[in-house]
Amino acid sequence: MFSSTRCAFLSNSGLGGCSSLCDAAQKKRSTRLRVVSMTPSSSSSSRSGDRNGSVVMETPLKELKKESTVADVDDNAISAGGPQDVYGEDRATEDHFVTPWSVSVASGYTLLRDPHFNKGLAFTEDERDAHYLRGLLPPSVIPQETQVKKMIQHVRQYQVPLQKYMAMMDLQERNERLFYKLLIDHVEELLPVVYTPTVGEACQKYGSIFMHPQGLYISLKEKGKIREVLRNWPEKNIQVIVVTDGERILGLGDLGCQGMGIPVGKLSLYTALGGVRPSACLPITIDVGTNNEKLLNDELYIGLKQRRATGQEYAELMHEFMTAVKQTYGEKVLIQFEDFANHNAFNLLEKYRSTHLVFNDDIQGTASVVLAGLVASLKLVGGNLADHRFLFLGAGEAGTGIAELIALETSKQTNAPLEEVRKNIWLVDSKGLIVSSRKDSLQHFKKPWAHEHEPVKNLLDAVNKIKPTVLIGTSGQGRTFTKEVIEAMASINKRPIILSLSNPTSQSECTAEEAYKWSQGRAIFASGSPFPPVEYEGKVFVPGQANNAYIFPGFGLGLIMSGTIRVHDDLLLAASEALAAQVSQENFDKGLIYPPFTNIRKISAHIAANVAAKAYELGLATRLPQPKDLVKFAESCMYTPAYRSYR
Ligand SMILES: O=C([O-])CC(=O)C(=O)O
Ligand SMILES: [Mg+2]
Repeated sequence: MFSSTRCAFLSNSGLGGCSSLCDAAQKKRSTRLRVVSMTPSSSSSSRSGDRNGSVVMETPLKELKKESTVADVDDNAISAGGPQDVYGEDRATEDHFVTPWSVSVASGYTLLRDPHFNKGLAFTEDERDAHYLRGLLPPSVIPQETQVKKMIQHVRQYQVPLQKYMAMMDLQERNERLFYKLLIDHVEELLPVVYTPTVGEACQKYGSIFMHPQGLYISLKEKGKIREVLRNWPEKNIQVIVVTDGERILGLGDLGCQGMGIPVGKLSLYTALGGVRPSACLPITIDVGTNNEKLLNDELYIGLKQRRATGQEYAELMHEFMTAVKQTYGEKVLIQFEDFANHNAFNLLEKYRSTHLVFNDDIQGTASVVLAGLVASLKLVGGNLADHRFLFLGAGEAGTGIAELIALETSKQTNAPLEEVRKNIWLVDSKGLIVSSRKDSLQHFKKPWAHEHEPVKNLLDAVNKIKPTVLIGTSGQGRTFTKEVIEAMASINKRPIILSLSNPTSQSECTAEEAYKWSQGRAIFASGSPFPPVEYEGKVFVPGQANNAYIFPGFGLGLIMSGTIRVHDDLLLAASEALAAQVSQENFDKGLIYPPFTNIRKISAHIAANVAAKAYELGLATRLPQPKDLVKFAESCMYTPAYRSYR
């Protein structure tokens, strides 16, 4: 066995203002970062492999003597003082860091093909000399800003959203920093491309557009070997995992293994909107089969061609996964459950919330973002939460999750028992209004909402009977807020609040235009997927986007930067409060109950700070001492995609 060490020479920090606490952490980290094991690593199992598209090199020893090099250390050094240091401090055993293959330096041709380090034409003259790039690039040196201009034109030339999506994925695979710079600089324009709604279509067609494998696939074939699979992932300091089993992708149903687009998309938002460094993010799809007949009969389907495993077989695989994650990455890695079907989503959250740092975005993230919008909307409609009556269409993860968080906040505000305040919240499912006479046949998560009332068969009747001030769609069923339903809301309320949350756009309960038109311009409207502004009777209405993308990136950052070990409901309330506080008078004047995404990094820093502050207050945060200014600290932790200089 032999090894050698190389240094990463990075001069562009792009970050400043770290506290002394960070400096200490930085010193500790930099020692570790300077070491890059060359080859072979711990055992005879050393091999060549594919590392995010670039072949791991078997570098000859004499090559290693060269002084200048770009080593495989990602962003760690530049964001020293950030969350990764928190993570690095409490690693349980060094065993976590043994990789089964050799890690090598990148230079020349390989450097251009490594998305983590590639800068394309932005490599300077000196860098071209030092890193064997002469002749491999045309002579022009073009700065990152100009590359961004070129790329946005490139993406704009495509008319079809899926083509824009593919152009963005292609860029991510080629030049990661340019991808994030582009996404951050044009966030409003590109969010619908890399995320809802286009990501839904991408998942549906994943088999045919699939070019580079992204993320980690864990199928039933890997049962008993999940720790080994995790070790195959090239990055070791993982801080956030987004995992799906693909059974309920957005409102599109069971897309099996092709659901991978969702963890990939969510994690690119963790980086772009929340500043978590890309190498700390791990997208995972658990493949236990699919019940989607179309996919089972599709020769291009990329997943296991069998029907879904359920019961004990499913539970055992998930348990092995949850255990392996904790063993491999320690207990402060955040596991975000995404787009599981109702039956598994609630059970998994319940089972692991006291042993792991877990968060279900569809239940908790959506709840937090909607609560923020409702709190903000009170400025427009007046009253407190307790003065309002809520009616939901859809009683799954999102519906019951939102309902519970509204009840929790109302109960805190009024000191009334939870059971009492729940009575102001009503849910309609596919069988009609949820009422006490249906209690015996209801799934457990619906039971708290079975209030005393005569049976009501449909939404329109429920609106007329319950007379809600707020109507929330979480049904996954498009166009279910009909003209009659919205007109009924408008006849009951001066300013009806209508939230059409199902994704993607095709599943939205109504469009923005319908909401404004059918309420004669009086609705306060927001939707899960974005809608363009609407002109109605000479006035322009700008709909808000009530999407969990406002919450999870900042929420996750807050947990990571404070070393929080469990998610408590009060942390979700803290996130809502911070988001609602970011809505400005100017936004309200336009009828908006969410701030625009253009300021999302600032918003995320405030959410992270409020979440961390609450975690410290509850004794859940382990990073001590608590930083004095948590907003500044959050900002200092954020990844910036500016190119680094290589010496
Ligand atoms: O992905 C989104 O846009 C929101 C979400 O979590 C879902 O609809 O499942
Ligand atoms: Mg989701």
